[in-house]
Amino acid sequence: DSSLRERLRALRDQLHHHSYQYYVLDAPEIPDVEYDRLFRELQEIEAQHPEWLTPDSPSQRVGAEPLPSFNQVRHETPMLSLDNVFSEQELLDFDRRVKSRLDDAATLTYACEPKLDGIAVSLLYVDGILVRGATRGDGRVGEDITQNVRTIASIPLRLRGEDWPEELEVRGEIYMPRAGFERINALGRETDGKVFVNPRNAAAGSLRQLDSRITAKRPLEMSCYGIALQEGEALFETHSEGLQRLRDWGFLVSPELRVVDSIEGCLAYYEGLLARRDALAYDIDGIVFKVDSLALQAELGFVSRAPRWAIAHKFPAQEEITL
Ligand SMILES: Cc1ccc2cc(C(N)=O)cc(O)c2n1
Repeated sequence: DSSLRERLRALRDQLHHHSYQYYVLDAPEIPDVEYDRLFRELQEIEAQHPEWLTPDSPSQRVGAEPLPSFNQVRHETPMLSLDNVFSEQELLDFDRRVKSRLDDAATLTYACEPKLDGIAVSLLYVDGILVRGATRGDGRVGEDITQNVRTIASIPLRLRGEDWPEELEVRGEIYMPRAGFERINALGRETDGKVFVNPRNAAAGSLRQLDSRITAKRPLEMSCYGIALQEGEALFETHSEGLQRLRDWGFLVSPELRVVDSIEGCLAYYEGLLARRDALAYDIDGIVFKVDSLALQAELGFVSRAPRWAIAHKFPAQEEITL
């Protein structure tokens, strides 16, 4: 049996690697049929030896028995909301307020990223293994959707690389790419007539499923935007370094992430992404600008639940396409 158990471990490692290559890097190394063969072999061994099942096994991606209800989860670190601005002048005011509050704004840089139109979630990893997924809820208490997040292929069941902390809480947005949204609505029209109004609602509806086998069939992805640092833990000095570490550990992070050294740079980024908005594979409803330095973020702090060091610059509402 030890050689069979060894084979199971090898299969798990291989499937994790190929899943990362395919779903996070979009660079598969083997054909799908080869992946499916390895996956079936893993399922056969786990069926013979259920006692060898582990929470990070790739077989967890297909979903589990439906839950009677969702448990509640209290976020160690509250999940923040963002203040909004709607014009260039308001963005310049944000920059002026930031500078007026900093002792020394000489090194001030901003991290820029698209604001994905999905559902904010928090993932908890202990010793590199995904142990919990939760919705934002009211920022302090959310719903436990661990079974559902396990089915999302771009969410690692175990961390890659090394030097991650033994307890890591990752925040991000779960969204449904437009192509996937069109596909499940076409399917819905042909079957139960259930169609979603937009990708955000489709993502929310798919995460609210008590039956994770349904979630497993929905084309969801997660783009990570932050690490909830425990007090005093300083693994890196800037927000953008933190996001690079998340990429090293196997997470999908927006490829549109940029760091600019002035508010004019932020405006150029905003105009650039607004011009490309319809060409993106997913819906965005603005841009998030953050003071990149964690030290300056700490100096700025928060007002109520929204940080003084971050702002969402929203796009004009997209005119609804009347079909
Ligand atoms: C602090 C914070 C809160 C919500 C966020 C939401 C998004 C988003 N919807 O993409 C991106 C971010 O960087 C966020 N950052």
